[in-house]
Amino acid sequence: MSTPAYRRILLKLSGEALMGDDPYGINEKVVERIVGEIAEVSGLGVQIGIVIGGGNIFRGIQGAASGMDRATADYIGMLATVMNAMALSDAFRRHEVESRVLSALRIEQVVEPYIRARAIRHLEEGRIVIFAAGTGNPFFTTDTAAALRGAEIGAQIVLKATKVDGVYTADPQKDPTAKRYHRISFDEAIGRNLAVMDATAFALCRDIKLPINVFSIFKPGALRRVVMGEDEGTLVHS
Ligand SMILES: Nc1ncnc2c1ncn2[C@@H]1O[C@H](COP(=O)(O)OP(=O)(O)O)[C@@H](O)[C@H]1O
Ligand SMILES: O=c1ccn([C@@H]2O[C@H](COP(=O)(O)OP(=O)(O)O)[C@@H](O)[C@H]2O)c(=O)[nH]1
Repeated sequence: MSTPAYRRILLKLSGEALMGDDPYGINEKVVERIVGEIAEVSGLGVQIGIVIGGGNIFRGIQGAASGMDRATADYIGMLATVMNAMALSDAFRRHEVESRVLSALRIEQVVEPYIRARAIRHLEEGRIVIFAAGTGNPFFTTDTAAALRGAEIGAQIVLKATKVDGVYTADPQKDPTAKRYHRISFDEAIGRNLAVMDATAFALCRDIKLPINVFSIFKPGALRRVVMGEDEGTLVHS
């Protein structure tokens, strides 16, 4: 039997992935399916850290656009990721998979605070670690949190699970003629301003030579294929 290509991964799940076709919030059926796929990969012995977004509930930039103070709006966005993290962790519990939520913002009655050594310990024990509240700082995104936590836990790759099945020459949701890259270097992705991931996240991953694989969370089996080192989505490399 073939073995996974990675021992430890950082999976970035966009908040919108949890919403499915709903206009807002958390769709239980979609969460069930995603959790089932992650549990399967965990069962292969892969250590999994997850950074969860919050865009299905609140985005700081939208709050700021309607007149809210940007930093305040971003803290609301970070709290939205905590809600998603708790929903995800509970779905893992229903699958009898152990997980822990570690939050970059301290809300200790609700979830554990993020402590790097503790995160690594949980991973070594085979628990899935869900990193909540992004980086804990306004003006950042959960993509950057994924790059940061990926680096901190020594992940071999960041897997960005999103609505599109890779990095395209332009936003495929706006330009139907856009073509998908099979592989692309960080320099090219940054130079061409490809907005699939924010520039801060790309730059951090480039500097520390942490590759990213962008793939569709809506394609059943895609996560497992990426983890097995099969050709899936787009690899962004140094
Ligand atoms: N060059 C590109 N290649 C692929 N996707 C892109 C590109 N430019 C913009 N996008 C958009 O980036 C989104 C992926 O980022 P994600 O963080 O999951 O979404 P959001 O930023 O809306 O939360 C895709 O849904 C896609 O529409
Ligand atoms: O380090 C961080 C991570 C997130 N956010 C806020 O949390 C919101 C939700 O995160 P994001 O938009 O990255 O979620 P996703 O697009 O993955 O659903 C963002 O809009 C920001 O307002 C933040 O301020 N700092």
